[in-house]
Amino acid sequence: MSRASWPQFITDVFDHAAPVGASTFDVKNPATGAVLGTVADMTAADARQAVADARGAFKAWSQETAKSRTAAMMAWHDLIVAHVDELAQLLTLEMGKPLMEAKGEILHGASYITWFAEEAKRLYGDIIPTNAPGRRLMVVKQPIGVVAAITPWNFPSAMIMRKVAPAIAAGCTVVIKPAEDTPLSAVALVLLAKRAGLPDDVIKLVTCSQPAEVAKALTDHPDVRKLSFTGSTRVGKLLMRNCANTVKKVSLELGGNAPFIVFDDADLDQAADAAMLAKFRNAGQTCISANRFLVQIGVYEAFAAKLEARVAALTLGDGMAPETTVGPLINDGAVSKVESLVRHAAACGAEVRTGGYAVDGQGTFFPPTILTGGTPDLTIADTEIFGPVAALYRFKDEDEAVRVANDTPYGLASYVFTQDMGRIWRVSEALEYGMVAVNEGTVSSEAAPFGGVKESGIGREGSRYGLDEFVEIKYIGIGGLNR
Ligand SMILES: O=CCCCC(=O)O
Repeated sequence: MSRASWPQFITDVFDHAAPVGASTFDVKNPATGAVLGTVADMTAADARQAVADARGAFKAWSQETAKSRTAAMMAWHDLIVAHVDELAQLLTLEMGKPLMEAKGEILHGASYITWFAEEAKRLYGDIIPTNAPGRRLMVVKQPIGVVAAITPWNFPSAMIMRKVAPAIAAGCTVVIKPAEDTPLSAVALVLLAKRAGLPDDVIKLVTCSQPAEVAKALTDHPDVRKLSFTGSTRVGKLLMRNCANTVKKVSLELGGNAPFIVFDDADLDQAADAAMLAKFRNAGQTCISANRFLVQIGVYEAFAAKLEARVAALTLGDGMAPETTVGPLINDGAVSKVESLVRHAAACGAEVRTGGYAVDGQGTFFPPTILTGGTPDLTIADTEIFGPVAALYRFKDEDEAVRVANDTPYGLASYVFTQDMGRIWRVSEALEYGMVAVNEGTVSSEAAPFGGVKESGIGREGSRYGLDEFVEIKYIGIGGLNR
């Protein structure tokens, strides 16, 4: 799409992204390497100013009635849905995923806004049965204050909505720092919030090319009372350490190493269809992507063949092309990392059934790949691949599957395929993961608590549990009522 033919809304986003006189940095299209446009390159000082502005807006916003916050959020939601096509184009242009997936991401993100707009009205407290005569014990839930939302490039739109919606529903104000690869989706969402009539400074945006400096300013700031971060475990640990200085509440959605376990009694077509979603959605660049396919010996070859047939039907290409089902990876570094994992696995004896090596030429393309014959001690089995590579491993029995699946410091999503109800319960309960998908290929929904255990994170997003992340519980005890 040439710049001249962009819809008016996309032109508006570019105008807002780089105000006249601002220092800027370039945003590139990973499918072509071309510069899409420029965005304001904000600094630590800008981040501190954004926090001050959000702090200034907090009192009025937190004192709005839930009904009025709900109405403002619904107006934002409706504008997002009205602009879904342009938002999806922008997302695909800056991030690379196929247009249909981008559209799905926008609508998925918007579902968190309606969910939390509705939940805002149900942020109930409690009356606790008294423990002494003449005394009453009450609990109220209060918004925590200014929230820093640090969001990733792989879901540049949905992760903003998933964090901002519960925060503002609870009465918090938010400073967003989007990933430097994908700031345009953030600019677009904040522009729509303004057009929807959300009060100034309730949502602030700090786009920047130096994420460490800005993230430090946000996590150092005493007026930021909560950090909500989605990204790598390495960065999550750094941010958590920094938050310790001012004892902030943190929600961390970090890395994963999802096992995808296929038992002998599974419906193999169902498992193979789900595998396509769990592995190849977003070119495998998802924290819940299946990372290790553990397949029981008796169905190993049959499952591999079904997967191979489905992979053969995928089309790698520019996400803007209607036939594309797998887009580019985010940048050159991602391609090198994925390729070196595959080369190492092949050198250790794994068979590359299809794909395997980076595509020469323009863009950052890596083909859908299947590896068989590997063992769980390979580097690729304990590294989050973040690319379209399905590595299959054999197991003998249920105990072995659970042991291998849990043999990782991560614990985000896991997938289990079996028809046996007893096994569904046993394995689901034994897996050390925050989420278990049984006989399906995704876990993400506004109605369900998304999050991990172990080094995959702390806290939950979505569902009624997601709202609790943005409130403080205050206990009020009233005594002397019998005098
Ligand atoms: O990569 C992690 C972001 C969450 C993606 C999802 O909700 O499916």
